[in-house]
Order: sequence, then structure tokens, then C-alpha cells
Amino acid sequence: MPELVFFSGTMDCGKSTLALQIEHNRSARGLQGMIFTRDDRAGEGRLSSRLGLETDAIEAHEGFDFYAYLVAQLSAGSRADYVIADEAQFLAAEQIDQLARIVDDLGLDVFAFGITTDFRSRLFPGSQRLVELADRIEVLQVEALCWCGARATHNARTVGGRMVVEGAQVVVGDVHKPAHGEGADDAAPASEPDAARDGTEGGATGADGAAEVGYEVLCRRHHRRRMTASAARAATLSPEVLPVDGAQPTTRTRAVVAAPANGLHP
Ligand SMILES: Nc1ncnc2c1ncn2[C@@H]1O[C@H](COP(=O)(O)OP(=O)(O)O)[C@@H](O)[C@H]1O
Ligand SMILES: Cc1cn([C@H]2C[C@H](O)[C@@H](COP(=O)(O)O)O2)c(=O)[nH]c1=O
Repeated sequence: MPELVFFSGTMDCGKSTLALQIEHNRSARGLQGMIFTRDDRAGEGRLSSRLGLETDAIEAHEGFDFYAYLVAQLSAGSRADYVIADEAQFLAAEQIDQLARIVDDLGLDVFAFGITTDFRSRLFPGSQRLVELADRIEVLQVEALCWCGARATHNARTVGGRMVVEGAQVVVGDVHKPAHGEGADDAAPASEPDAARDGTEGGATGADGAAEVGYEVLCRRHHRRRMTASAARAATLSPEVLPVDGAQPTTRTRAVVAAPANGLHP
């Protein structure tokens, strides 16, 4: 039975790599896929993985009709044995309905890949519809990790190095690239930095002086506390701890202040 499968996870957990592997294995057996994406970091009409692999893809713009496109292609004599849709979180709900119709009416497997929630922990419309319609939801096996070592389940957005919780839902960008094992505040420039600048208080800036937008994957605990790797490091090192009867903070009081209220986990 053909299926609509939603491969979901955080940013940087290997979704695009898996999409490329599925494409590779099937095309190696003579099958023909139709590959779609939207707003990949590598540019229009590309599906790219951080492992360095890339392939051509059909850019599914706003208003693009997947079902009509497949029907037109098949009617014109093109072959399609399966469909891959990367960055599916960016698709509209009706486009996900079209993907489901491709499964039901054209009998093709559809493999959709996308992050489930945005930087505010809210479902993207495309992901919400996939959760509603998919025959199967697969969570990627390779765990993306929070800086604390726990499984990363949430995506944080940073502007100028600081985590923000307001701004446009869609801002194409990348996760931080820590240098030499240290969390770096600077991130790859995003394509619409103005849209997400709300809430910035300074920090890393790009060549044009604009605050740079980046992403970092976190566990829920640290997403809730807005504690990115650099914020955690700053809290641990900061001499600006709560004053205790005007006394200078000791190493011990610093450590206590850096710990969370429940004292269990940094
Ligand atoms: N230099 C590297 N060596 C090994 N694995 C890497 C390297 N760089 C990235 N990866 C792997 O690639 C994954 C990101 O793959 P990608 O398909 O781009 O993710 P996604 O599409 O989910 O954002 C990382 O979680 C990591 O497992
Ligand atoms: C959390 C979040 C992410 N995005 C963007 C950033 C990237 O361009 C993609 C995710 O790509 P990946 O291959 O899964 O790393 O989504 C966004 O626009 N808004 C967000 O809230």
C-alpha cells in the first residue's frame, strides 16, 4: 500500500540526508522519483544536506499544486514512482492535502521531511497537516543533542547571538557553527534578517551591521528557560550574581545562581 510518511525532527537531525539516501537507494533500483523542496538553504531548486550531498529539486513555491503537477507530468509521459518533499514545514495545509491525494489517487509513496515546530514551539501549518494526515510519522534515529547532552527536541532562534521568541515564523537560516568545541554566538546569516529582528538586544552582527539570525537545537527544559549554549556559559562565568548582604560572590554562590530553581539540571 502506498503511504504518506512524515519524517520529522528538529533542525540538523539528518532529514535531508535521509531524503537523499531514499532517493539514492530507489534510483539505484531503477525507480524514478519526483523531488520537491521549498526554501532550501542551498538555494532555489536544490535539496541539500549538511553532509555535503545535494541534488536538483523542483521548487514548490507558494500556490504550487503538487497533484496537478504530477497529473500533468504523468499525462505528458513522464514517469514517477515516488515523491519526496523536503522542508515540508513550509508548505501550506492544502499542499499537504495534495500530497495525500497523490498517495490515494495516483498510488505513489510520498516521503515528506520537515521540522515539526518553529522557534516558538508552535506547529508549522505544513507540519500540523502532516501530523493530521500522514499514514506514518517517523522520528529520525540520530539524535540531535542539546548543549547539556539531552536529546534536542526544540528549535531556538537567535538574533545577534540571543535567543528570541518573537518574529516572523519563516526565516531561512542555519544552526550555529561552534568553533573548536566552544559554542559560538555568531551564526550563518539568514535570508530575511529584518523579519526576525524583534527582541534583539545587540550581539553578533553581519558585515552590513545587521544582527544575524541563527538557530540552535535545545532540549525542552533549556528552550523553556531560553538557555542557549552561550547563555549557559555566560551564566556560569558571570560575576554578576544575586547580592547576598552586599558580600562579594564566591565560587559557590556563583555555581548556585547558575543552577536552575529545581537544582537538578543546569
Ligand atoms: N562533518 C560531519 N561529519 C559527520 N556527520 C555530520 C557532519 N556534518 C553534519 N553531519 C550530520 O548531518 C546531520 C545533519 O544533516 P541534514 O540532513 O543537513 O539535517 P536536517 O535536514 O535535519 O537539518 C547532523 O545531525 C550530523 O549527524
Ligand atoms: C525553527 C525555524 C526554522 N526555520 C527555518 C530555518 C531553516 O532554513 C529551515 C529548517 O531547515 P533544516 O534543514 O531542518 O535545518 O527552517 C524557520 O524558518 N523558522 C523557524 O522557526
